[in-house]
Amino acid sequence: MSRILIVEDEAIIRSALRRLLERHDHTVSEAGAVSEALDLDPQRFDLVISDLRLPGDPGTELIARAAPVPVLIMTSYASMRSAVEALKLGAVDYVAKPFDHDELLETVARVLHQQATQRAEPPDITEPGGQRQTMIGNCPAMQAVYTRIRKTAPADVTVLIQGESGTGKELVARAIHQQSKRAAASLVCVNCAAIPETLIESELFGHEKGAFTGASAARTGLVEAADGGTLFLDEIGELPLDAQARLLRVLQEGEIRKIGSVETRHVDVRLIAATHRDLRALSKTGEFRLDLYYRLNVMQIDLPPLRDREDDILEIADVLLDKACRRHDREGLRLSRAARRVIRDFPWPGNVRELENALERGVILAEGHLIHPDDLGLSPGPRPTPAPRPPEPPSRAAGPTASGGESHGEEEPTPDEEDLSLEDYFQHFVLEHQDQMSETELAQKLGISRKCLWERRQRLGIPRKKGPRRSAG
Ligand SMILES: Nc1ncnc2c1ncn2[C@@H]1O[C@H](COP(=O)(O)OP(=O)(O)OP(=O)(O)O)[C@@H](O)[C@H]1O
Repeated sequence: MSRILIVEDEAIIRSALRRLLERHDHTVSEAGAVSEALDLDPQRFDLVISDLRLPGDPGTELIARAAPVPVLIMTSYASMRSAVEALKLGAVDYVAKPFDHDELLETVARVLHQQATQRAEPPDITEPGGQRQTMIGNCPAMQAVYTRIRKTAPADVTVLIQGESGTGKELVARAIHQQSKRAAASLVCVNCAAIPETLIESELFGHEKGAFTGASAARTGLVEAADGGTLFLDEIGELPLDAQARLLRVLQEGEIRKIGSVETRHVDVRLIAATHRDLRALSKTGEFRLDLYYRLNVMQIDLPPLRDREDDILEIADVLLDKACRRHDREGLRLSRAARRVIRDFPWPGNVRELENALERGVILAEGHLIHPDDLGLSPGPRPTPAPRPPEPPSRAAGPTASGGESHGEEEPTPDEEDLSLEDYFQHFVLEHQDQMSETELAQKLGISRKCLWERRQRLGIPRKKGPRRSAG
């Protein structure tokens, strides 16, 4: 038996709902407005069912006031817009009025069950190679993510995923696509930071033959390739302004125009965008279009950094270790107690991806049945910046970023310190030349890919400065 608070200004609907719920053994209280509901202390209940439109404040006002008690919103305006708005504000779900009794009871039972077990199931995801994987972790923030995925996937709206590098943004995009009506069509994933800025427009939107030097044949863009399916644009904050304008047109009009073409073509694409940057802040400095930000941010999913998922870290480590052991035919390897401590306390700036890499190193380097801290090859915490040293040849900077990690002695230079000096060199080189060179030129000089340059910039906290960009076409 659960305690349910109904907030509805129409007395007939309120009493009908009361009778329905009481017949199913719930204890019901009633209120005709948000202010009356607050007088009854909504946090005493197991569930609040509230109409959206009420005299005075709207029902969504109760979401924060009742938390952690879930609020189920009723709306006679069964438009996706008001339902999506309510979900965005944190409503647990919505029901459209007039509601079907069975459907309402089913929703109430599901919400109450979910609340009682406090566990949202992590989604299963099929990787491009066909392997299946489940998102790992059950901390409250990840449970909120799983719930958001489940609710957002069928709604066919644009989604903005926010989170640091390596937190699982692509995994979430895949889960949404695979739980959506578009699951049978393609999911096209593009990392906007990994494509040279001079090419990004033609990659995304395609071009006609002769549209610019080197366009020897017409080409279909990735947006068109996703027609009927989903387009995942990772690191959308890196998209040049010209490309942002074209993307806005796709979202507003459902139309695409190739570079060098006067004709437009209709496309039906669901967009999922991801970023580790604050797009609203970027829009204040003119680096990101505010109108595009609003178009993208219909639903937002925030992924927590691994360091804030203390309860999850060791669980994730165990599952990833298991996988790495199988990949390297070293089943039975375990983490030593000290290694578990290091893993739990490390700040993981590269998040799950960095943990995955550290465990892989551990599996490869471990001598016996136990993986020790040194096998993980983790750099010690932040150190004071070493004195400037003569630059080394650029090709060295292309070397591995993670060390084999033999020992962390204080006196002897360690492989970590060797890496740090490469990173010093990298940082020095980038800061000195970034105003004169494009990202492509910088990457070429350093002997690394543009994606790798971008990743290192994020890791070292020297993101690319935005300036006027050249555009293709
Ligand atoms: N919750 C999770 N459970 C299992 N694996 C995860 C989880 N989160 C991330 N990973 C793994 O971590 C790696 C990085 O994930 P993903 O590429 O989705 O991150 P991202 O946020 O998109 O990173 P980037 O912004 O750098 O592209 C992948 O190998 C992914 O499988």
